[in-house]
Amino acid sequence: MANSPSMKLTSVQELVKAAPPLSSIPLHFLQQTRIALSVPTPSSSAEIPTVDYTLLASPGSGETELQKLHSACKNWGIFQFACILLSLLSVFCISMCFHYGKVVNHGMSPEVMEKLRGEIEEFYELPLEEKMKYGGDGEGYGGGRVRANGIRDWGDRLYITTNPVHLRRPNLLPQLPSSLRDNLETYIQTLKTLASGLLGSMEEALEMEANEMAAKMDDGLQSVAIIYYPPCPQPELVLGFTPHSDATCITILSQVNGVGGLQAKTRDGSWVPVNILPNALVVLVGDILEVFSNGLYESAEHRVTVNPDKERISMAFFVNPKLEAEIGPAASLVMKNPPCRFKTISTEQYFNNFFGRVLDRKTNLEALKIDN
Ligand SMILES: O=C(O)CCC(=O)C(=O)O
Ligand SMILES: [Fe+2]
Repeated sequence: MANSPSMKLTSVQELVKAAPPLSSIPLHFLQQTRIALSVPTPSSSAEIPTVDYTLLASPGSGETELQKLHSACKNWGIFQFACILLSLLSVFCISMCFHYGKVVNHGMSPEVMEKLRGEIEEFYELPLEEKMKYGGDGEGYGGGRVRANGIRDWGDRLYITTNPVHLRRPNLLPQLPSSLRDNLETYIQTLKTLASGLLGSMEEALEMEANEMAAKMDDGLQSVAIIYYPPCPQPELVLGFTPHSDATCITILSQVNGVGGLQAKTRDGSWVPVNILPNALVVLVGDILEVFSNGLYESAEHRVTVNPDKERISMAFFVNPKLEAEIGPAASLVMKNPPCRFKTISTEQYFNNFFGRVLDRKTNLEALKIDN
């Protein structure tokens, strides 16, 4: 059968491009319930919070913004990381057909972002044989990943380990078209610095002992996923990305071509759209940070819906501890606020376990929980 979940499907994009056009959605993409594409938001409080990085970094107003960061991580596990004033300005300027140069200054130049966007689009336009040069089961290029109940995601991705440098695969980053590779490298290095500052703020907000988390994260495992969600004629029947929390410490996400689709689950169990401000990054608390914080911060469950007409491209930067570090609740937090809620495990063992499981909601954390 052409659509068995056990069969390798290398690219959803190819499936959509094939002639004649799809007359129905292949069976193994079909979700068990219809997906609400535009979720009504009951009130403005259902919008995910925004943390202003300029304020977070400024000595005068840092305290209030630190509290905002703390409550966003506690109550949502997901927030937008933006300069609110500049984002509003950019909306205004775009609507006035006016080019506003340096819109957001999280260290990521809009020029690099714009070039990356073009280069990523070009990458996905390459013939399948070209993309397959980067093909691989875990790392590299591939699509239609099988999730819980054998249901496939409606999306392709290029997944690359970027740090530590000796773990980089010679057939991936070094072999990418040079302009894509160079801009991606700039992007990765900028986010690396941003992540380390943000983790420092989180450590402060959690009132952890200084460096307790940073020491584990220094030169840690990092990777990037560039994800392509093709349009789908019946988007309410499929998901671009199955509901899950990230196995990471934190994830920093950008919506490369401005097309929406990311939804986050609120603590009361409803899905809300993540309406990403222009040039904002989205930060997700991952499962490892939930463990480090002894459950004070909770990883956010999220999913991606697809669009009937437009492709969506996003880029996720995954930030993790180093392989030699142990993942477990910070001793300083357990001491102040017992009991200890999670077991301690090596990072290596944690990821071996994670990659041996099917990604499914927040099940990754179950094995680490201690029943008190
Ligand atoms: O495409 C997105 O917006 C989300 C991707 C995601 O959740 C992931 O890569 O873990
Ligand atoms: Fe995710």
